[in-house]
Amino acid sequence: MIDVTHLTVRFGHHVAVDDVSFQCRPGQVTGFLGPNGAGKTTTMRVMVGLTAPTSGEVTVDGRRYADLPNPGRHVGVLLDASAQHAGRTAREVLVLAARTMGLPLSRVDQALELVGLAGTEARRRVGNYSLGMRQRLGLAHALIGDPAVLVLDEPANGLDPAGIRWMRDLLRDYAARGGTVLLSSHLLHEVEMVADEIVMIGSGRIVARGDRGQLADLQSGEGSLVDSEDNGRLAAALTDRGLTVTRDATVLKVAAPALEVSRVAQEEHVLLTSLVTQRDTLEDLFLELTADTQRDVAARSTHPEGALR
Ligand SMILES: Nc1ncnc2c1ncn2[C@@H]1O[C@H](COP(=O)(O)OP(=O)(O)OP(=O)(O)O)[C@@H](O)[C@H]1O
Repeated sequence: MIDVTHLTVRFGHHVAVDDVSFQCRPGQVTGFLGPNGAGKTTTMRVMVGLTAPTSGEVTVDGRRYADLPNPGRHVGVLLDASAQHAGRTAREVLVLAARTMGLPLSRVDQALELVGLAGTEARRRVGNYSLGMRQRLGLAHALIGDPAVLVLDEPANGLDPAGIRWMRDLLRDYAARGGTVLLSSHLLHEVEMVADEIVMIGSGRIVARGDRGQLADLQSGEGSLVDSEDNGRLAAALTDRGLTVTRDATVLKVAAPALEVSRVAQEEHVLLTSLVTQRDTLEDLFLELTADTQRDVAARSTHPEGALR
């Protein structure tokens, strides 16, 4: 179990993590989702004792990381896959880890096998590895001590689609056997596919959290896509009734349920040619909740359309 309690991290005047609290439970994969610069890595660095909190704390199974005896046996960490010494082979990296943790060398081969780096791959220098291979090695390094908790920062970066699926299955299996997994990503899809719980962070603050069902309840609602024999008249009638209408290609997008749209069309004697319910996706919610922290929104307002061309 990971407990993050009122965690705040300031760098000078910049608040990177602002009063963040959440838990990661055993048997679950918790997805830590946020746009670039949201504070995910900083939070994870505090978890493993690499960054000091300004206030608040993080504990793993009730203890701070620094107070864990032989922490690699409790918490497997993958923060930066490229941080390994480029001149060492994968095998050497894992042998060193095994020696440091007091593990039998048989664990090295098991870990290499587990991440698909056994055989000649394991004898190549890490400097010649692709990013995906480094991520695999990072995962082997995190898993070698057979920890009950995994803290993984963007572990899918650089993996090919088959590798992403492999990692997803590995993490699901690990959680199913009672492990606790915290996995960060800036990609909603990646988190959605694997996480039981999602913690969304933007500008250092938690903006939403819950399982998929709970997040679905937060989604702001239902809209409709409608097409008719006279979209101009229908749009005017809908707007007159206070509904928000936008044109989406040839159809109208209305912020109201289909039944309401259909009633207005009937009152106006406009024949509908199609009417489809459109629910907000989790992605809409994510973008909405982190809108003021999305760099692309900021970039668009600084550089109005066309200014960059
Ligand atoms: N050592 C540091 N000194 C100053 N500012 C820092 C430091 N580390 C992180 N920051 C700032 O804190 C904020 C959060 O950064 P962090 O790396 O935690 O974000 P992130 O959510 O992991 O982003 P990404 O998805 O881009 O990795 C950013 O504005 C970053 O520039």
